[in-house]
Amino acid sequence: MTENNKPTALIMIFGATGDLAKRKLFPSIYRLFQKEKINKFAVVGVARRPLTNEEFQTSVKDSILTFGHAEEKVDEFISHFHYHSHDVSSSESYLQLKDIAEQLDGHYQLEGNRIFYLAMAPEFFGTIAEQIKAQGLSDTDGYKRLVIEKPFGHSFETAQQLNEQIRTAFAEDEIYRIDHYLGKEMVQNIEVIRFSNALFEPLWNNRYISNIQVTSSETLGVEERGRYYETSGALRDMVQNHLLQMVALLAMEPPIALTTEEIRSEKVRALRSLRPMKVDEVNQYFVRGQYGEGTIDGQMLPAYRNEHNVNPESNTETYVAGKLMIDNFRWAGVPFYIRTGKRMDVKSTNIVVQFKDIPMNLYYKTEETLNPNLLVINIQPDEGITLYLNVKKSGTTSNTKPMKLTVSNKGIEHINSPEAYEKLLFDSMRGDATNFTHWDEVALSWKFVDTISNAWENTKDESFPNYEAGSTGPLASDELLAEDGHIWWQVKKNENND
Ligand SMILES: NC(=O)C1=CN([C@@H]2O[C@H](COP(=O)(O)OP(=O)(O)OC[C@H]3O[C@@H](n4cnc5c(N)ncnc54)[C@H](OP(=O)(O)O)[C@@H]3O)[C@@H](O)[C@H]2O)C=CC1
Ligand SMILES: O=C1O[C@H](COP(=O)(O)O)[C@@H](O)[C@H](O)[C@H]1O
Repeated sequence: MTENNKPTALIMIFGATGDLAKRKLFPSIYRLFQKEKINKFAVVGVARRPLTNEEFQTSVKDSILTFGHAEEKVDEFISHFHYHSHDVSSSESYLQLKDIAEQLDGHYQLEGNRIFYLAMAPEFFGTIAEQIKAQGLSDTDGYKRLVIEKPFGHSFETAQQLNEQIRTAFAEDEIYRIDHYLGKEMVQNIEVIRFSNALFEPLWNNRYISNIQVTSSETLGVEERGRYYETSGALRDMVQNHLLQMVALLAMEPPIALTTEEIRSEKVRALRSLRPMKVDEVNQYFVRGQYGEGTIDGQMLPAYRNEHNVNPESNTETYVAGKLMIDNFRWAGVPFYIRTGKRMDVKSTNIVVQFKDIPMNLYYKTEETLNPNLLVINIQPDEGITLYLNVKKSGTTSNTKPMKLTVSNKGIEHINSPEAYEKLLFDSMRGDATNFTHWDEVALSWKFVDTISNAWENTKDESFPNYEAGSTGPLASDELLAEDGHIWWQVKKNENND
């Protein structure tokens, strides 16, 4: 940190001409600059194509104009950007990069602080980390941190190999594994909702909670990422990381302090309590789906098997629903249902906590529905919480009606929350690793997911495609909950506003 408490850093982005850099990283760094959270910084963009500094700066400006909200000082901002054409497998090129880093370090007074951001295909991650060390780029007086994108491996075994490679160059506390869901405002709010409200904290256990549902549905298909997605599927793409991270935050015990180590160790304990499955038990707990053709917003869309770079007989799942049991004292008997899918009817990420019915409800009438109390945490696109209660219908009867208490971030602050990447980049510059995943979490998540992928990769699902684009997913997903007497609660668009 500098005297004025603003972090300083030289940020080296490997993959600086790619999609992620343009859509997320440049606009996020710009917002940090615009909000005056950083002023002493420089960025070196690294990729193979030959570009001059000026051409690179123009592309950064374009990306801010296209994906961000450029307001002021854009030209001053882009003057901090430099480019180095570099093939990550060429050792010599790292020596040139080292010279550039040293020059920029002196020019911008960056105190030797370096962030190496790997925004490239994962097969390069290990090599880059090793070369950074071997060519002396990480020999610096300041801090050195490796920010690494997903996917972190393809299985426990490959993740472990990758981890060993990067650990030759960086210590665990220098590695920032990105899970952008952990940068989302309402995901960060889970702990606050749980641990700062007398209303919820005492009820957060199997005595009062019936089940918890975590949904992340997208209307997008696989877009241009067919090649990657074919090897990943929804299980590796979304469940192994984002969904299990949300489950860990919902299930963990209260940490003894809000420090990175204490929170992580509670998340790890929650992940360790996940009931393991045998391969032949997977279908009792998990269902998979693949979208066929269908319509969203009046537009006819192709089936997954007809997408670009997808095998016409693909067995890859674009939808997963599952029941997780957490075998510990707090959660014994409470299912955590998770689901995620592409080409669904709505874009929505939310958590529904369904409370148990009270033992005897005086207002229960067979001809009327008395809803359970629900706490809905809306993560996106709306941000906020909604509590579903039952109240008296106006008039002389004692009949009830459901009522919603809603708190919406937009409503309160009149602004959109900072983008996840903006927060995570800032955290990495400040050295706060709380919202990044520790190796122990990654390892446990992969071990859990590997059993499912082993079961699925060995058996072709003959029902594929089993849901239409623009629908709520396969029937089997509803049946999974129906077996337990539950239903998926559908969170409507604009839940907070109606
Ligand atoms: N895009 C997204 O929304 C998301 C991406 N991610 C992850 O971020 C990472 C990057 O994804 P994305 O930006 O989409 O990928 P892209 O394919 O768009 O970009 C890849 C980048 O790597 C560079 N590159 C490729 N080969 C080499 C090489 N041998 N040496 C140097 N540079 C090279 C490319 O530039 P050039 O061709 O000039 O060399 C380009 O800048 C991946 O790990 C992905 O999983 C994670 C979440 C979301
Ligand atoms: O990591 C990923 O996340 C996105 C969904 O992110 P969101 O912030 O829009 O919910 C998903 O589309 C992508 O396939 C996956 O790699």
